[in-house]
Amino acid sequence: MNNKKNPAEKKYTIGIVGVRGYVGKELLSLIKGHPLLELAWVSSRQLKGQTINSIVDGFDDLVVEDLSPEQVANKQTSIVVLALPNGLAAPYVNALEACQKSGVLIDLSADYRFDEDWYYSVPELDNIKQGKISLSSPIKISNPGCYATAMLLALAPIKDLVSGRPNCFGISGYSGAGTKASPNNDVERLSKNICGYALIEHLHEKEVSIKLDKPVSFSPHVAEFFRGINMTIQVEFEKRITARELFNRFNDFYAMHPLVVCKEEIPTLKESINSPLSVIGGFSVSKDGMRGTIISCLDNLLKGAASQALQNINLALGENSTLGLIENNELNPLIAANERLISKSSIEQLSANQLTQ
Ligand SMILES: NC(=O)C1=CN([C@@H]2O[C@H](COP(=O)(O)OP(=O)(O)OC[C@H]3O[C@@H](n4cnc5c(N)ncnc54)[C@H](OP(=O)(O)O)[C@@H]3O)[C@@H](O)[C@H]2O)C=CC1
Ligand SMILES: CC(=O)N[C@@H](CCC(=O)OP(=O)(O)O)C(=O)O
Repeated sequence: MNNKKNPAEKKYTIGIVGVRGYVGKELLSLIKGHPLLELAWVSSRQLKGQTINSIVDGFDDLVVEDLSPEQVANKQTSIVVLALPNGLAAPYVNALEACQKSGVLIDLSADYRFDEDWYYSVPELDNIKQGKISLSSPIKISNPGCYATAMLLALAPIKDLVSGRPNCFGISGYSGAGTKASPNNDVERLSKNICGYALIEHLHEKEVSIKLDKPVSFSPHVAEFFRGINMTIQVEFEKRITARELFNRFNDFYAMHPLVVCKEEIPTLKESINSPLSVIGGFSVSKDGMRGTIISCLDNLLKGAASQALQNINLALGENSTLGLIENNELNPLIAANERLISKSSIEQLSANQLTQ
């Protein structure tokens, strides 16, 4: 079934639980720039009664509510986004399943990432088939974790070449730790500092090992900058490879995916933040051709959370995954200026059209 809507048609309604959070706020900005989404309601306990313009401009006088799971389900919204801390989604999911028979439910937390009833989707890797989702039955999407997205995008293209256990060293901005006070968002502690934590068996180590079907080692760190993840990944290869071959493999793998930029140079954090892009590069190989290092950068709040959620919502609605992201110049003027992205975007648009014809 093709659910595509003409932009002139009525929009899909969308509601957010957890709008006060860092990810909730990013979602608001993205929804504002999306041609098919209409914000219907938002929920936060602390912001209850305030107009949404106090968080992000441009939504008239929509007032923030503090909604129980049952009240959320009674709204009968096309798309419900849960942007709550881990461990809190179940009552909302249960209420929605009991009451709402159609639409899209997307959870940003880690609560359903290992649940086979849910789609787990990095859109460039695990495809919710474009244009194949029926809105007459609910679709449940568990959005991948931020570090996990950075690792998966950098390892999927070379999974068959890698021997042993890739070693992933990640540094995140402190927004990764959410708004609730913790050592990982304590700006005094982080000042002029880099702090390692959960150095073994972090949840995202498990997430990547399962989704990639290959064990990885992951050591997270947090630093004093607000947003962004730099993931440096070292791998050993089954057989000799050159840096050029490695780069070509990534470039070919993501040729149809405008939000993944592959470059030979070493990417830096600033190239990905405030944008829905993942930037992968560095592609360095040892003289014997048996070891390599790659760097994968993204914005934890966007490609690691909110813009990836929007990509998944787009796919569930039968739209091009980049709808409302590439056109949204406010997000990153670099995107508009990047001819390669624009041409990749038209390729993806073409293939999406072919799929839904
Ligand atoms: N930050 C990041 O980089 C990423 C986060 N995620 C995941 O996305 C989700 C949201 O993250 P983030 O925005 O950073 O989190 P925040 O801590 O910034 O925000 C959490 C939101 O949930 C609400 N909330 C907190 N406790 C409760 C509760 N007991 N009942 C109802 N609402 C509650 C808060 O609002 P209020 O207290 O006003 O109700 C707030 O709106 C998390 O699951 C996180 O793991 C995923 C990828 C990246
Ligand atoms: C700096 C920091 O504390 N980061 C968080 C990752 C946030 C996140 O994305 O976690 P989920 O996607 O699994 O919800 C952490 O390491 O737990």
